[in-house]
Amino acid sequence: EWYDTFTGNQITEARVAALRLNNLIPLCAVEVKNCSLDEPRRFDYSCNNVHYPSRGTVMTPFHRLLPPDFPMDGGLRTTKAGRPLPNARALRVALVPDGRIPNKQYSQLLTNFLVAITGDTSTVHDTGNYIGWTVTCCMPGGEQDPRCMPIRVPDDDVHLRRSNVRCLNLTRSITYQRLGCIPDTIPPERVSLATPMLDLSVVYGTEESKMTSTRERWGGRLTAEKLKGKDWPPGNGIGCLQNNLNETRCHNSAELIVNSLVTGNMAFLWFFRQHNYLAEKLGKINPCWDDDKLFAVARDINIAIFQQILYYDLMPNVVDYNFLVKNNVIFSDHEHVDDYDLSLEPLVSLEYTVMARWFHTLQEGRLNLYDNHGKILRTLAVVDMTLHTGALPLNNTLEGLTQGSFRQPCASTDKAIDPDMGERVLGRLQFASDVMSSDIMKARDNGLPSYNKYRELCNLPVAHDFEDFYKWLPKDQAEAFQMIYEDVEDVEVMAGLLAERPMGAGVVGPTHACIIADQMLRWRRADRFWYEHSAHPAALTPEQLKEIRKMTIAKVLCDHGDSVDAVQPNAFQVPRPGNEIIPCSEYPDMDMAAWRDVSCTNKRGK
Ligand code: HEM
Repeated sequence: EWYDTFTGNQITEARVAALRLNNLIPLCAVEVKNCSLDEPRRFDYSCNNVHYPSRGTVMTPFHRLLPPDFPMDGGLRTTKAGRPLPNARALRVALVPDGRIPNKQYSQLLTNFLVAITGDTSTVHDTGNYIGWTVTCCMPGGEQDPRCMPIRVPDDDVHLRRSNVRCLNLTRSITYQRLGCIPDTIPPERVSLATPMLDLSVVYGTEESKMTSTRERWGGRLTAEKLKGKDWPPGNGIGCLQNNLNETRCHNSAELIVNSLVTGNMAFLWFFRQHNYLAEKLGKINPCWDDDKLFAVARDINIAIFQQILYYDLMPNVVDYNFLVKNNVIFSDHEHVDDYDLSLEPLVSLEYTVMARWFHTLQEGRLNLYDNHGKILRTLAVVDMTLHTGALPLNNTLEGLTQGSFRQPCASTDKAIDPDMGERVLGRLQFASDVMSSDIMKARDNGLPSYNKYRELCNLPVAHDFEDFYKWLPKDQAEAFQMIYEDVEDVEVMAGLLAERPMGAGVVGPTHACIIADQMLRWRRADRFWYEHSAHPAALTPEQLKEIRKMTIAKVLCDHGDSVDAVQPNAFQVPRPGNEIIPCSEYPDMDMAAWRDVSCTNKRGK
């Protein structure tokens, strides 16, 4: 049976034949196998949610929390009066000027793991588009090209006025309409190439065939090479465009996205290694298990640890803990959480993905490399490390960056963006590039409605006039809105997020917290195989769940980080009194006996 990727409706053989003729499979249509509730795990993503068999596959649409706000002509959102919204670069510089202010509380690791979520649930093809394929957006005629939305740099730009840069490259998102899957009468809907659930698809791939290609085929392992005693994926991958001549390594893993941002690259390596570590331990206690069984269970445990760390270790630093508990996103006890909802589609909201770009304000541009005693050895620019995996194994770079990830603060939320992120985020790949101006533009490109509309959705007070903003936003931000926008309904959601004060003990404000909590609920409730659910064939037993709950990012760093012998318990926060660096020997191991298969002992005994 064939289904339309965007609508999820079943389609006829004739339509399939027409799509096949135009090479539009699997972009527009997916073939769905019969799934059963007895399916023990999620190798085939389309079996994640049997209720929506066509969704949850590689080519998944995003879902929207609010209907899109687009003009009829397919252009970008306009003001209430029908005029273009303010210039994105001018808006960015007014709201978030370039600046370097270290965060007092959070470490780089916080940003590394937020990137890891993005890598797992989103794709970078839209950026690849203007770097690699549609490179003419800043050339004459570019502005009129429907594939383009270049950002004009005002002549009085505070940073670029002395340069001759007057345009920053940017393309519009690739949509199902552009691919020819759905008619233009439906508002543009962006394509994603990632699996939507938190399933470590960066380690295991987005399709079963990719996963199969990464397996070593013995001991349940992923194919690995040993470097300085640690596992690495094969180093003959492609696309590490910023590698220098002597730097040849590029991960050849299931998804080449792992080579992109260095911060995500490190998180990928730790979970890649953890798979083989788990497979080996399982093999020792269950010698009768074959390669397939070892692989499947190691993968389940690895994903469970990833989900546990994101929900209970990372997110309470990002979103106020009390808010998360109050909204049943996380729980203060440690039982199974049985809230799988068959009627929820396993999808990521477009709002979550676009708003996750707000975290760019937290990104520190200078990565300090430390030794194990906390001495800074040297510094690298994060933007020069993108697609630059070859540098990691040389000159103790990975060791130094790993130490830096938990010792160095990330950037402060104090309304500034690191100059490298704001002026040359794509390193050598573009002459000038400003990630936050792109973030503002992409929210327009994806038709996100106004800040007010999202406040309403989140049951927060809405602004009836500009005076209202002074009640919830810092005075200078409310003033900036009044100067920049004509009407309160024109104020964009990205601008609102940039202006909001953090809520409670988290880093994000109330609107952002609401969008993240909504997505976290969907990630759990729409995922049949979620580690806390007890009603699927490969569910964790209470004893196994107890072991998973012991895991923290500190323990993962100790086990799989390069040269880590000590780390603070909350590694998402910088070391300080009450969160001192302690030896790795103080972190308990998971007791793998919880996975002992008595049938192996019986077989041996016979
Ligand atoms: C704080 C950690 C970070 C988070 C949470 C984050 C998150 C995101 C998200 C969610 C997107 C949009 C993905 C999509 O639409 O599918 C994005 C885009 C992007 N990010 Fe980040 N990112 C982070 C750090 C970085 C760093 C360190 C760099 C560069 C060194 C970077 C460069 C970019 C670029 C160039 C884009 C695409 C811009 C565009 O073409 O529109 N990000 N990021």
